[in-house]
Amino acid sequence: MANKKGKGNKGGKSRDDAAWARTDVIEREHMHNERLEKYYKAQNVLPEEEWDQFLETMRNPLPTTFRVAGSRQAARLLNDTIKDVHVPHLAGVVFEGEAVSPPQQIPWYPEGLAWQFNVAKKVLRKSPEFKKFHSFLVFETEVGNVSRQEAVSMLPPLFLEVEPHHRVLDMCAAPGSKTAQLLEALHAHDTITSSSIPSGLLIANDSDYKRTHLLIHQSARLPSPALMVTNLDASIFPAIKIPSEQTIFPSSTKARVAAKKQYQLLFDRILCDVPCSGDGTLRKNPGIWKHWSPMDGNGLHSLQLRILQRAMRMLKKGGRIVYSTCSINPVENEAVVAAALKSIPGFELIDMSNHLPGLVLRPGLTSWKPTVTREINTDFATYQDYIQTLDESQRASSKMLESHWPPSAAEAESLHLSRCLRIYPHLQDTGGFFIAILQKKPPVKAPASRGASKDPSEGKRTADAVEGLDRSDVKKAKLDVEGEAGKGQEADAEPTEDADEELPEEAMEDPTPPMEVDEATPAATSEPKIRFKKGKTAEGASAHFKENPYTFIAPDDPIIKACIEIFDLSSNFPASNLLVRNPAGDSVRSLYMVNDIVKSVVQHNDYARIRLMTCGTKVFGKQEGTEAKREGAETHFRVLSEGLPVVLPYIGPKAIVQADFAALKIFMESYYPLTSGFSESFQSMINAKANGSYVVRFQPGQLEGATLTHELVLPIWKSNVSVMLMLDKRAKSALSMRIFGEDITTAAREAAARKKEKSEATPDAQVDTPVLEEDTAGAPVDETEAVDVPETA
Ligand SMILES: C[S@@+](CC[C@H](N)C(=O)[O-])C[C@H]1O[C@@H](n2cnc3c(N)ncnc32)[C@H](O)[C@@H]1O
Repeated sequence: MANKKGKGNKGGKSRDDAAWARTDVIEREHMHNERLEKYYKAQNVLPEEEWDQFLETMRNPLPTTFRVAGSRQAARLLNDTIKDVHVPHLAGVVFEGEAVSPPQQIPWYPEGLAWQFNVAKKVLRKSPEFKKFHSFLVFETEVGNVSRQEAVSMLPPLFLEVEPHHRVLDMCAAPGSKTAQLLEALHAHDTITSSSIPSGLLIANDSDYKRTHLLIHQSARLPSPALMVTNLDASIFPAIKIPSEQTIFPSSTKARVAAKKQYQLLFDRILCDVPCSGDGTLRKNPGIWKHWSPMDGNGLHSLQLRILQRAMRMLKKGGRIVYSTCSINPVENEAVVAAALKSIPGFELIDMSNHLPGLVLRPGLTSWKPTVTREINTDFATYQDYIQTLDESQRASSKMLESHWPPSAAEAESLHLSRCLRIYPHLQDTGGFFIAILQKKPPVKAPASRGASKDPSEGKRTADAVEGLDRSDVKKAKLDVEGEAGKGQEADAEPTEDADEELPEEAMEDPTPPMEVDEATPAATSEPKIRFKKGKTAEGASAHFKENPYTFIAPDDPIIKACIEIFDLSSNFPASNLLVRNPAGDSVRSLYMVNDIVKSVVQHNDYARIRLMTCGTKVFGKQEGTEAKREGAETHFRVLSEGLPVVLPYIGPKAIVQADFAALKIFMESYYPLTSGFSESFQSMINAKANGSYVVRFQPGQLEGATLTHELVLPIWKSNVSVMLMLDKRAKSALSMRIFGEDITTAAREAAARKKEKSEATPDAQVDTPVLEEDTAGAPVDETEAVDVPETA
């Protein structure tokens, strides 16, 4: 998040400054906090000899860090541009007599896709080389190719190792910088021009309604049919229902009854990047020096624990949870992990300390001393010692829980708490951070004989797992059917190792949030214990959810048929995975596409119960411009630029036009270029087509010193005498900057003219420059959506 301007920030600093370099809210000499120092000294977080360096680093501004985002192939290409064009250009820059270092790759980030640099804001504003690099980054950030993100915040998704088939839950996801990384991992098989449709799923959730919009905006940068965004309290995240994938007909002689049961979707990977006191972000948010209190961490501990426990209940066997905070307080970190592991068996911390070579880490703490007061009283060695000092009447209302205290040394050892990972600011010039990687123990390999297993059900589950999911699913469903007829088979209906969990009856009638969790029983049951707020019913609670529902439209719906016709879509186009956002499925403006698992979730879960904010990606939009009407094109849909990579593999030759690099330049330089301005071959191709939406494949080439290194595929709209690139103007500018090294678009020329006019009229006025904000960049504006078909030029 960008820093807020504080009182110390005496007038006149532009947002640009704030975005790129720390805007101090307090002077350096005030960067002290006795309580903080006393508390952390008592925790022994660091050896004595590192203490001063640690505090000193905390007072220094953070270097600027960013990550090249997007699908792997596209990211590599952009990264090469940074490495081979920008960095050499920035090497050797001298500003006011001092050498300025160019950006450097962060050593531990895979494929060198993350960068850091440390330059004063006036260098960014005044050095021509850095100014140009800055503009490049601003544009690329706006279109989602670059993510300005703290280095340590990039870590949790790397430890999750998400693969395209994984079912992933990001429990506390907003504003979404880590969600973007998880999405990229799901889309690891995308190519430069087309998106894969991963078989996996990512549910990105946040309990803060407003922040879910930031999340939606952020994740729109990598549109995905595998994404769902929900707005739920993670500590009581409801069971997501999915049907069994098999339909069993138990006997050919009996009536053919489908044995379809509901299962709870279990996840392969869960990120718990929980709300925390954030003292690891002191370098970015120096205001924390003034306000830090240990009671923040003490107060958050219980929520953090409940969120982690809920995640553990929703994880598949062999699955992985990353629990992370940007706090260095053990009460928010190791204490939470220890309590969670003690409360729910079958999990272990895994040692991934060597996962990212080059990353300097410290092991987790095995002991700590919670303070029971704001003024740091760490005298109580155990919870019992503390609670006995309180009157009986005060005990029940005490905010301190047993889990604030460390386990015994032997327990800490057996829980392997030292496998947690700690990052301190002075180790590699970053923020402070904490990560724990928990695994639900994988299925045990089948023993030679079942008799060897102590737990009778364990041997059975193992055998199922070894024989494979399909087989075990079939068996389970079959047993369910027999159970209905013959009873007494409950034990055999145990969920299999790898399968989703069959839902108990209560979960089928799952109540709807908002709900309160009974804190006294954090993990005793498989579902959190819930009670409704006074006077609220499940229906009442859902009624507060005002988003539109999603409705699938039949593959033979006239709109879908029209799209199939216009875009020459191949027979394997997943037409049954298209949906619209309204209850009746009519008055369609946009068609969204989801993958199979998202479709299944949407179809089997009430959208208000799971507070579904958005899902899938928009692929087609209705063209509603005046010219479209004049041309009788009101039934026309156009392919949207964000959805194009998803539908491109299905688009047939009838809807595709080939063009060269020179044509791209013409499209860039004008809003509505006349068809007659293009090469003869392009003219003859486009003139032979009816007015409407097409896709252009621009071939690589060279032109006046600029190079198009790879094929580029973009949507256009053909009118009577002109053609238009259907790209919003920021995306167009970013593309121009990347390919031509400057912004040659009409919008840029017009903006430059306006700026000149303004500065001539009021020579002393400060002119706004574009801003690169961290994580929460920009307001959600979909300009492509707003584009009307132009009047013919
Ligand atoms: C540390 S931030 C998450 C940052 C995010 N993972 C990212 O990388 O951009 C914690 C988030 O948790 C959310 N939050 C707080 N309480 C929550 C709860 N009970 N359930 C879900 N989200 C919660 C906050 O709104 C906040 O967005």
